[in-house]
Amino acid sequence: MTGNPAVLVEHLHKRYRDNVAVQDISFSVAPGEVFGILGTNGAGKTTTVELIAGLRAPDGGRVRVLGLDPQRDRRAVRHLLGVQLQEARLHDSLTVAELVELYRGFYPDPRPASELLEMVELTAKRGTRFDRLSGGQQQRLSIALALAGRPKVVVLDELTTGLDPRARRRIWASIASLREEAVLLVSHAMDEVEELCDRVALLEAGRLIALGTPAELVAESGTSSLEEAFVALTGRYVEVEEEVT
Ligand SMILES: Nc1ncnc2c1ncn2[C@@H]1O[C@H](COP(=O)(O)OP(=O)(O)OP(=O)(O)O)[C@@H](O)[C@H]1O
Repeated sequence: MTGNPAVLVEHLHKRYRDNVAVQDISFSVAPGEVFGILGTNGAGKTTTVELIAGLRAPDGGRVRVLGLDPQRDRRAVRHLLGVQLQEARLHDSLTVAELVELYRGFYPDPRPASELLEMVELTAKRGTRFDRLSGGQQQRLSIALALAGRPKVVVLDELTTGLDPRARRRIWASIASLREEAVLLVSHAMDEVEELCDRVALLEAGRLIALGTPAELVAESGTSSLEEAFVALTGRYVEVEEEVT
């Protein structure tokens, strides 16, 4: 499988009844790359990563994860992917340690439980049931579980939303230290994207409207920060749309 991009998306389309969520999106992510997916609310970010993870089937176009089709090669792709989705619900009555063991058991060569718990500072909570963890602790656990199987591709949706500043820094350091994994990071936090992402795709109304390094997006928009670039590029697109319609 050498030479395959970690993730390849070509002319992807997805609609929910008459609502088009993803329109003709194409990009590829290299092994080891941290790739940000940005966009306004409802732009199609979660739908895009769900299509990549094989949780939804595309209506058009194709997705490949290390050369495999997430729909057709479901089992193989599951072993290559680690997924942290927004507000993951896990088994309430299991403890942190039990959930970590459960997830490790799904994979042939999992990370050690102690390493996973340390990464997200939950070692002291090993014996605590999931439903007794705070919201931020639950989220940190979902990140550890996404990394349990040494995935080749990690999907992180809203990685550190709701986490305190120290936990955010800690998680950022863990993500930055990943070397083999390609990371798809959906985020609204521009500081996080600037810190972690090699390249960024900017989506608006289901379309890819900009793609490049954070510095390239800033330069393209003629602004001085990624936040300003986001507002300018998405705003510009909306104005063009309004003129056309
Ligand atoms: N299960 C669904 N059924 C119908 N429409 C959906 C469904 N999921 C998403 N949509 C619609 O598809 C579009 C894209 O949604 P998506 O969740 O991918 O956006 P997003 O960019 O992740 O947004 P946010 O930043 O708010 O999380 C939206 O218009 C949304 O209303």
